[in-house]
Amino acid sequence: MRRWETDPILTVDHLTMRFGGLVAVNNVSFTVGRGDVTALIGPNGAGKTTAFNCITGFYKPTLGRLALAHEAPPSPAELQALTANGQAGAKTENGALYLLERLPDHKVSAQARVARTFQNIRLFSGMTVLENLMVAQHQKLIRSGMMAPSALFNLPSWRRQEKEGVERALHWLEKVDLMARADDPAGDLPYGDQRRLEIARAMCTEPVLLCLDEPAAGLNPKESAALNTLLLSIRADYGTSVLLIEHDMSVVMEISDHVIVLEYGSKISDGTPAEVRSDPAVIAAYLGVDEDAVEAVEAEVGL
Ligand SMILES: Nc1ncnc2c1ncn2[C@@H]1O[C@H](COP(=O)(O)OP(=O)(O)OP(=O)(O)O)[C@@H](O)[C@H]1O
Repeated sequence: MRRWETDPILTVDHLTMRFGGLVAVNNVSFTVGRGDVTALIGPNGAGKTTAFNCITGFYKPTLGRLALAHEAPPSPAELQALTANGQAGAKTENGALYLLERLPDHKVSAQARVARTFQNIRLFSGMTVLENLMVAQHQKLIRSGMMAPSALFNLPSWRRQEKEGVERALHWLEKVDLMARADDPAGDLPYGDQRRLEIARAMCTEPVLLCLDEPAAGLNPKESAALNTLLLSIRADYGTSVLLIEHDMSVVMEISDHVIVLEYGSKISDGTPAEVRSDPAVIAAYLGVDEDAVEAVEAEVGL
């Protein structure tokens, strides 16, 4: 089932990002299936992080549309109407629809509910593991108006939200197997544990789309296997859509439903892991040889 064709949560159209004269992402279009694990791969400098930064609101794209549909895809007419009216979001027949390129980055996370982790870990290292998960939820409280001065006087409601926040944090601590370290400073955790804590922190904000920038980087094989299990559980148990940049092909091929390949800022392949793995353009990009040469060798060996 190709959910990215039948039920996309994110539709990227003609995404282009220029830095001065350099075109880091060049007219790239793809979709992310609802509930899928989607991997964005490609050689160094291919434009993966730049595309990611556009989706998560860190960069405003030079050109392109990034449509995120919370419940189900909008009709073409609804998408067209939102594009034309200049607003950043709308309620459609099928639920909330956002154009991410029009939202400031804090609204991409708080309203559109797109969460991310970074290539370099960005935890509050002096805070405890549990505190890191609580801080992450403040944005959620802001979204619900619970940080407004008037709400602070509405103690029962405030206490209920606070209690739910603690319960959610404990739930994720359990999920990432860090309950025993709840009161330790996050900076004291081994690297692999910090990576899982970052994912737990992102999940505490209850995202519809979780974006992970090289989650397996620097992990040993055991930690990498634990990460795969965690990501598969996020997909199966919470239905959260996951978009990840990853260089580790064992992670990509094992857990992805859909793989998109970039090279020199352009999309060169898009399909299931099996389709992408056998695509001559991808083999050429990774081996650094010309596509015709790969096809010739494949013909010779009968592939
Ligand atoms: N802020 C920036 N200003 C100028 N050029 C940039 C900026 N960010 C990225 N680039 C350039 O854009 C191109 C794409 O970079 P990007 O980091 O998106 O690639 P990548 O596929 O994520 O690479 P890697 O796998 O090495 O992280 C590179 O040539 C990079 O030097």
